[in-house]
Amino acid sequence: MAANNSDPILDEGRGGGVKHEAEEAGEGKCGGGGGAAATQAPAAMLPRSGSRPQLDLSGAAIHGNLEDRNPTILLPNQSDDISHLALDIGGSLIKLVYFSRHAEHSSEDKRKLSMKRRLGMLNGGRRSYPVLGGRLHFVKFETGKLNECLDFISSKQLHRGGVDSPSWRSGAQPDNIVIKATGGGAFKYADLFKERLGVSLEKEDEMDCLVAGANFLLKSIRHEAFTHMDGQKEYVQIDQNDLFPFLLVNVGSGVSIIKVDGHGKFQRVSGTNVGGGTYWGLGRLMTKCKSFDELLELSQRGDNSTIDMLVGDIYGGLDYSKIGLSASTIASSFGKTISDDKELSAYRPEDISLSLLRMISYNIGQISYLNALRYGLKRIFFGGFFIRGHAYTMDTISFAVNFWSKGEAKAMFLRHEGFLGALGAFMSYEKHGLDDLRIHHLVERFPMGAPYISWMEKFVQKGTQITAPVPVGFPVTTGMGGFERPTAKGDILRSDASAALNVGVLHLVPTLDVFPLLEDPKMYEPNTIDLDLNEYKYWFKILSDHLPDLVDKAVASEGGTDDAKRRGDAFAHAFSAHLARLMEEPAAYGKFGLANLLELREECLREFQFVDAYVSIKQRENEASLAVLPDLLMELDSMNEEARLLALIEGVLAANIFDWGSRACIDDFDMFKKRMLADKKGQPYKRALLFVDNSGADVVLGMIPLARELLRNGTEVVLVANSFPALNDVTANELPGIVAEAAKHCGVLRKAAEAGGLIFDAMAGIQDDLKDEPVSVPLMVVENGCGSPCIDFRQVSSELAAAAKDADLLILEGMGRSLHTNLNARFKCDTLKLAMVKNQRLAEKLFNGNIYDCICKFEPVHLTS
Ligand SMILES: Nc1ncnc2c1ncn2[C@@H]1O[C@H](COP(=O)(O)OP(=O)(O)OP(=O)(O)O)[C@@H](O)[C@H]1O
Ligand SMILES: CC(C)(CO)[C@@H](O)C(=O)NCCC(=O)O
Ligand SMILES: [Mn+2]
Repeated sequence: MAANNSDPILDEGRGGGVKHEAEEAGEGKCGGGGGAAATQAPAAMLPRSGSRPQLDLSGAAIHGNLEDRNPTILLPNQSDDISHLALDIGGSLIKLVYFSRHAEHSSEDKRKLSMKRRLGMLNGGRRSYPVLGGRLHFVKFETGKLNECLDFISSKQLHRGGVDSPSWRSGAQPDNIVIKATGGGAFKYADLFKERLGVSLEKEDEMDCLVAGANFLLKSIRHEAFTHMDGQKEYVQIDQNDLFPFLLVNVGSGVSIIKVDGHGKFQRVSGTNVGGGTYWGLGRLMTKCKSFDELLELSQRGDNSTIDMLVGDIYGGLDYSKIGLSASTIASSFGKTISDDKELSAYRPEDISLSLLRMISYNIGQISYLNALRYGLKRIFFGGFFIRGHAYTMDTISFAVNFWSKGEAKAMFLRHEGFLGALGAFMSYEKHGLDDLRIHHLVERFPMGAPYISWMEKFVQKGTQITAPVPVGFPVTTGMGGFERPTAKGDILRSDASAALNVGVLHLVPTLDVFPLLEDPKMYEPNTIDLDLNEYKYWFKILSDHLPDLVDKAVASEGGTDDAKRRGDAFAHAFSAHLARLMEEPAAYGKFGLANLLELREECLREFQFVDAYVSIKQRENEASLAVLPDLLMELDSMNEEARLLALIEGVLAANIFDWGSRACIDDFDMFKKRMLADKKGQPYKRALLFVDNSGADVVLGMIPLARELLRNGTEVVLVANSFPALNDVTANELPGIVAEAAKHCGVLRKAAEAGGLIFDAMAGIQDDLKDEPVSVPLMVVENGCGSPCIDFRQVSSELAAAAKDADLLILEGMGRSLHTNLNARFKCDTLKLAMVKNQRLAEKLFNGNIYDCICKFEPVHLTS
């Protein structure tokens, strides 16, 4: 039986039911060869229809080199060969935004070229994308430590990045480099930059930059803005057509208040000199704190009632209810200190810090509200590093805005809070095409590796040790009314290292597109289940439990060298740190679903240069499955059409979902059969997109035979596979080889693969007897643009988007793509979702079912609308 062989993470690795568990034992000792027999394990556990050939993989051995990997995949995170840099040098902090272009992706191999030609994507060789693919990084330094910043720039040669890139900085000579800079320091330190780095700073207006940065973020980043009330963070979906006008309040050292009416249309309507510099400056003088974070952290243990004069202090414990003031309302910040005859040293630094923080935050909230009122604005976005993602600060500002506006105005915060100006300066480079970027061109990732690690290694001397943002306790939220007299001081303050994790690296991928067959892209949500804290706990455990095994595999895949071990260690640290961070605050990285979580892990692996942790396992499974394919095809061909279709679907699901006890949670097989067989005569599907999942039995004995059946019916088939490795998922680069092998056993596949450009001359002459067969419909392979076990249809490869245009059938296979994501997704054409639920919890949650139940969900288009 063709097993929908298990995914080592998405499946519950229990009771020997999952191959990779069993496989582990054999792997290290016998070089990975002997363990493959375990692939049979899930099938053995399952009731099965005896009609399918059994997988006997016991004789399978690895051919080729363990080290072999697909040469055409280049990491998206590899070399930084072109950089671009912009600065915002403020009174307190220097903010850097820099761009690194990765080396050209996988070379245009034959498959890709032929696919592009077929899909009409080669428009005379002209570049169809105005924007270069690459990554945007965000880094900050204290202005007082300008030298560190200069070292960083020079160590990464960020200022020279343009030399290799004529399109980005035409004619720039090394001694004539111009870097965009904003903030007061662009004026103050221009000479120093010239002296130390030989670059000229081109000054951009600070307010222009703040507005450009805010507009860009609100337009292009999906989960950028959020509200923060009573300790609750909620992301706000911004309607692009209803963004302006708004009030932008940038809380840096000082505060600028700007009314924004459109792109480049704004007015600085007010400001206040009581800002972040005031809190840090006064706080430092009064508490002897050595850093801003130390001061902020102190506030969390403070009690401001020892410092602030409350209404009750004045009114003998009574409310002044006539004007709506309760006894616990602060009547006068720091007012209590006048009545005591005490020295500064008699007050607790904790209390001082909290009073100060509250006073300044509240004041900023109140002034902002008054300005919003002045112009009739309902939305106020707060940026600047004073906010620092700190719960108490945000709650206090929100409280002030909410209280004074009686709920009319809303305070919102930005994840890239302090980087507005620097981003704006970055955007001011002409002709870089950033304006053309759409939301689906940007993928945010949260690495802890380069450049972060290398930066730490170089300058902080921490070696490979990563400061993990491990939570130190449970978050305490600020309760309603807490502002009158705060009892809880807000969230745990995270180390700067982990706070830096809040903002990921923005990958600019101009080749991504929205999948054109999504019924309603605006309403589409890939994740089936919201990750609340309970879900996080569950996944945290699964992913943590699996981590040592994954690290072993990853290290082995790189030859087990010392370097690989070091990287494996670093990967484990980094990924654990991310998990801990998310456990502490599930919304830390924006709205984060399981798809994002799994992607994060893959991205972490790539960040530490693990190209493909499962490469040898995948090869082994493919070879073993290909060995039994001929028998399977023969058996299938001996069946009648109806039995064959059933066997094929069963093969994909790896279970007899109809009469062997394993229940079908959703069973639309009959409907699908009717469409395929009864309705077929008049109208077979024109083109089917088959989204494949795992290597081995899954693709070889499940999806390829199904593809073959469709081809036979005259349906063009496009196999859609991952662009980058993720666990044991088959990739688009591996598929043509697998199809070519399978085609050796089958004329239908061979003709179709030839027609689809998957098989070239190398295969010619193997089966001359096919010459007389009619020209086949093509079998093609496209990459999906992802490197994750799940798929987000808002961001797929342009190749897939092009292939989708003529498709009238989608088949999504496997847990990641059809259960964890897209179970509820609606498409503009008939869709078949096939998956075995290899996770008890999910089976219960989604279907009230059991582990190893199956779904066969057919959604014909006329029924879905
Ligand atoms: N690590 C830090 N060191 C110093 N200040 C910090 C730090 N983290 C947060 N802050 C706070 O952020 C403020 C600076 O914010 P931001 O970088 O947005 O302003 P700036 O650009 O330096 O100032 P301005 O725009 O007024 O010139 C500081 O005054 C302080 O309140
Ligand atoms: C002077 C700037 C613009 C420098 O970033 C900022 O610190 C600020 O807006 N300060 C407040 C000045 C005022 O409007 O009173
Ligand atoms: Mn600033």
